[in-house]
Order: sequence, then C-alpha cells, then structure tokens
Amino acid sequence: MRLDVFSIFPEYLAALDLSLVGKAAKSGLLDVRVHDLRDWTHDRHRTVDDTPSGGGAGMVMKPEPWGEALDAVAPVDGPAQPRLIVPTPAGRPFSQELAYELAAEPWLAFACGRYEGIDARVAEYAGERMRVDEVSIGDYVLNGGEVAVLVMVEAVARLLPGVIGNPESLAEESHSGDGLLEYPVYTKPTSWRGHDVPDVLLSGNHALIAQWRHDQAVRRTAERRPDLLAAWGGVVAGKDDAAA
Ligand SMILES: N#Cc1c(-c2ccc3ccn(Cc4ccc(CN5CCCCC5)cc4)c3c2)n[nH]c1N
Repeated sequence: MRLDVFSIFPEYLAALDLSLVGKAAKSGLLDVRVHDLRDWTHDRHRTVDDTPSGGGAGMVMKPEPWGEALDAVAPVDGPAQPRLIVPTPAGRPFSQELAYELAAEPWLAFACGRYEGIDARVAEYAGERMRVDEVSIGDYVLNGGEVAVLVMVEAVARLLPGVIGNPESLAEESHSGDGLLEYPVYTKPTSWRGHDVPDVLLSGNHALIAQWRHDQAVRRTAERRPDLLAAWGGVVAGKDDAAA
C-alpha cells in the first residue's frame, strides 16, 4: 500500500517512521510519502491560507496549493488515482469498518487541513478523478488533520497482512470481533500490591476462562458503551450479567 500525506507540518507525521507503521514501511509493506504543502506555493511567504469568503472568524486554506500538490503527486493522466481521505470535524465517523475498507485500497492520500479547513472546491476538484472521503475521528474539535491521520494510518496499517505479529488478536478486538468491548487483561505477577489476577484465569479451564472473558466483555460494554450492547443484541445469559 502506498500512503501520501499532505501537511503544512510534515514533521508532525514523523511518528509514521516509528513502531508498527515504521516497521511496515521499512519492510516494504507500506510506501509512506509525506509532502509539505508549502512546496506548492510560489510567493515569498509560502502562503497557504486566506480570509473566509462570506466573512467569519479565522482563515481558510487556499485551493491553489492543494490543486498543484494533488496534480503533482497523482497526475490527472496517471495510471491510477488514490482514494483521498480528508479529516474534518464535519466528516463521516471513522470506524473499524472503514479502517478495513481503507486497508483494501492500494493507494491512499491524506489531506491534513489546518485553520478553519480547506476550501471546499479542493474536494470537489479531486472528486472529479478520485474517490474522496471526508472523515472525522470523533466528536471533539482538533486544530488540524495531522492527529487524525496518525490515528487512521495506524488503524489501517495494523490490518495489513504481515504488519502485526499476531493476526489472531485482530479477531478478538473491540469493534471488529463480536461487537463487544474487550475483556480485562492480566499478566504476571499473580499478586501485585494487594491486587490479584482473577482465579479463573489461573485455573487452566479454558471453557471457564472463555465464559468469564465473555461475561466481562458484556459487563464492560453495558457499563461503558450501552449503544454497542443494543447493536450487539446478544442474549445476556442472566439479567444481572450485564450489571455484574
Ligand atoms: N478528523 C478530524 C477532526 C478535526 C479536524 C480535522 C481537520 C481540520 C482542519 C482544520 N481543523 C480545525 C477546525 C476547527 C474548527 C472547525 C469548525 N469551524 C466551524 C465554523 C466554520 C468553520 C469551521 C473546523 C476545523 C481541523 C479539525 N477536529 N476534530 C476531528 N474529529
């Protein structure tokens, strides 16, 4: 998979050189290219913003640098086009489902906006030749798209074959397995500062352990994400299970 990221703070994306995504890039599973949007400006101040049409607070990102950047990296007459992801508070919610969808794409491009956003014509222009998704990572306001891109790239990259060591763990995760939140995890020592690993996990009884983990997942989901529990629609063994 090829990933292109456009930003006026390319150093913000240095985190993509680290850990799981960094290893995937070094192993050739990912081809990560970060671009400084200001490379497509032509004035002395390398201007990327201007006042909002119609008035209002703040500044808006000018369309010209974006158009030139997209044309340079994904030429109109090129053999292929990326799927363009534009983080924005007004976007469709990013989800594990969308992460799986994006993980199947051969080429993704991410447009990191700043200020009050990117001139809307950029998405319109790009949409003439590539799929464009305006996506939000949550109902809170950030100062720009870079953090959102780091979140989405990590969520997508870890789904690529060969990227994480234990693909079996993907099946057990929240939001991608049975629709429940994960159960609590423990490791050694079995007793730590007066807190013990639950006995069932030391029993060696795999059926009991599986049941306990399921019950814990249901309890947690009921407590923290009742919306997921409703969607899960599973049969909660006993009326007290969810609250136990
Ligand atoms: N993904 C994601 C995000 C973002 C995100 C993503 C990308 C950019 C680019 C710039 N900003 C800052 C910003 C701040 C406020 C507003 C709202 N204004 C209302 C009045 C009219 C103008 C727009 C828009 C843009 C961004 C924020 N925030 N939260 C998420 N989950």
